[in-house]
Amino acid sequence: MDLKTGLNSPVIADHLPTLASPAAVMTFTSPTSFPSPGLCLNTTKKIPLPGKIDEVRAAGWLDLMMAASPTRRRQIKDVVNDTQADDLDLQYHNWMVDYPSALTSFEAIIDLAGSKRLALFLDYDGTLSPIVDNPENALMSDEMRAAVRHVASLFPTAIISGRSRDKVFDFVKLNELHYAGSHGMDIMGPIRKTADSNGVECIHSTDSKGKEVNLFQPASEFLPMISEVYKKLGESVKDINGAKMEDNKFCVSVHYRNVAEDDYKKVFQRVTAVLEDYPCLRLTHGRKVFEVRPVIDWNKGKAVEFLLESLGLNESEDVLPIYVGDDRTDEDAFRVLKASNRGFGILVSSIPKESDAFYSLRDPAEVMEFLRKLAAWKEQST
Ligand SMILES: O=P(O)(O)OC[C@H]1O[C@H](O[C@H]2O[C@H](CO)[C@@H](O)[C@H](O)[C@H]2O)[C@H](O)[C@@H](O)[C@@H]1O
Repeated sequence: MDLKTGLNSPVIADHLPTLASPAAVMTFTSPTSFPSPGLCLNTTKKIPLPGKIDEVRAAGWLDLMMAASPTRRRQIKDVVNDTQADDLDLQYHNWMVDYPSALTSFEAIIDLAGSKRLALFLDYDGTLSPIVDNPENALMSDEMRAAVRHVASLFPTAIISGRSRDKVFDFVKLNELHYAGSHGMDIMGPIRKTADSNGVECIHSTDSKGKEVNLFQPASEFLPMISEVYKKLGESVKDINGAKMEDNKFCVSVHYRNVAEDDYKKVFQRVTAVLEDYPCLRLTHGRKVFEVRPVIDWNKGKAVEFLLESLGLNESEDVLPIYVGDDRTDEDAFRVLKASNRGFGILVSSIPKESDAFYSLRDPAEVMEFLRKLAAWKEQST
């Protein structure tokens, strides 16, 4: 069933997802099928050289760079007049017909949940913390931490971030959750026999509390290459004012949020020039950030499937997974839930965006309200 078919009102319960059997959900790829870095180095696939860059393709990237992560609604209002602001409001409200607010649709969501067990998957930046200029300052508020702790005490909850797992844990500081860093390429989850017997290689380890856990790192072979490319990229953009590197362990971020627009093209050219020598790595684009990562068949969607399996929630039709995220990489997770017709995504956005999510929330403040409502509903219904 197309979840959007016929949807014309933010609050009509008839248009909620119909959930199918979860049997087909668990299809994550074993790491044994991933290309090894050595194999990739022998391929002939090349990213165009700077100077020889296909102008159309470069222009496409530049458009993306300009459009990425428009500033928050309040800031938009600072630079447009009242009529334009009204137009933006109208566009947003029209868009919400297709992506109803998870707050105004809350009753419909809990009707759908019924007696099912909820499983929550949360992105970090732009979802649990507001987007800020300096990535080091993307702190989570104490109120948000309390809301996340509360839901995590009631539902299995995981954070799936593009950041390194350690860094996202440093921000969140909650032991009650499961963490997947580097866009799902670094997962710390509970020990599950089935995960091992499915041929997925996990390392047994202990968490900061000494509890036994499984570490799943499908891109571990790429670590030397990632650290090499991190240094090269750092060298290549060091003279560009405002460009900032971030080491996310199995991926690298090149931030351009604080770069002058006139220099965007330079950032793009420098990054693609370095990547020309690394056909095993691919470039994706987030909110004013380039993300460089291994070409392996793994993403946040696969991480959701993996965690559902690890948490023992995959075999049950009685589970409703909800994924909340704001960025392009979260779309992989939205798509997995949509395709399995099992749960749904909630897109966090204050501007209209095409998405595979089913619902929307405007910003992290609304995410917090949603989490609080979920916790209150669960407590009062048990
Ligand atoms: O999957 P996520 O947890 O959303 O991580 C994606 C990227 O998030 C961070 O960058 C974004 O947030 C920064 C802080 O608000 C902001 O300065 C930056 O412009 C955004 O792109 C993180 O710093 C990146 O490494 C992640 O790839």
